[in-house]
Amino acid sequence: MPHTVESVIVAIDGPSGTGKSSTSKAVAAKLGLRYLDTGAQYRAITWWMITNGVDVEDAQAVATAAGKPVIVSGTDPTAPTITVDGLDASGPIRTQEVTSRVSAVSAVPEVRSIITDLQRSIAAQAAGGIVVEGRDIGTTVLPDADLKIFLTASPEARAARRSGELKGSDVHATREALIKRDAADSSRKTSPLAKADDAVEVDTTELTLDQVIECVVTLVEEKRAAGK
Ligand SMILES: Nc1ncnc2c1ncn2[C@@H]1O[C@H](COP(=O)(O)OP(=O)(O)O)[C@@H](O)[C@H]1O
Ligand SMILES: Nc1ccn([C@@H]2O[C@H](COP(=O)(O)OP(=O)(O)O)[C@@H](O)[C@H]2O)c(=O)n1
Repeated sequence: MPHTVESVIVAIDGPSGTGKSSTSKAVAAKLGLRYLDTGAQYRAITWWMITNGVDVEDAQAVATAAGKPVIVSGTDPTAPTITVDGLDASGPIRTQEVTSRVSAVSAVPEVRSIITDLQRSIAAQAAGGIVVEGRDIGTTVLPDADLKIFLTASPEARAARRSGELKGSDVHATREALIKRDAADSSRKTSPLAKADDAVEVDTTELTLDQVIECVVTLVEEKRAAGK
């Protein structure tokens, strides 16, 4: 396949509520790139485990079932989609139940291996380039990405953003749940949440979403201008 000048792979990692999804979608739309939400894939496999009666705390049972669900991600940044066995999973993967169980499922090495292969094949098919967001994209999934960004923000800012989305939720409970999930994601053995050595860290606590988007767009354009 010919290598176009526009083709660029951007990895955006960081904990929950730092702005990965909003930033990645907007940057991809502005630059004409595809977009992949890898968290949605881990949520989708978790939803499948729950609805198929697999005990998500039983790592062996999760590992045995990991290859069964067929997960398909649509990568248009203006209308991303996710299906499991042909069913639209975009609503059910955002429930509190899935959110509270996803870290147990995503820690299972067999799950990570299957989902990582899927992510690499989606990135390889995105001829014009792609923005991939998650926890381990820069370190593990796409270590040769042209640009790696690691977004951070204070737990207070992240909890306020998240509880703004979940109407009626308690900001303190949201903060505790975020901290617990970060700790689980950062301490697992297989490809934990971590900043790659060559990632650019952007603290979004005091930035508006538009400022973060502008910052990442500028970094991509600088990479392109430098011939990557
Ligand atoms: N810099 C920012 N300032 C204020 N709110 C933000 C900022 N970035 C994102 N948000 C909002 O915070 C919420 C979580 O953002 P999201 O992109 O889903 O984060 P992540 O994908 O890292 O979990 C969304 O409602 C989003 O609009
Ligand atoms: N590359 C990734 C992306 C997500 N995940 C897992 O998937 C969960 C959900 O990710 P997400 O991006 O949807 O989370 P939020 O930022 O929306 O809260 C995380 O808490 C991780 O357990 C992962 O292990 N590796």
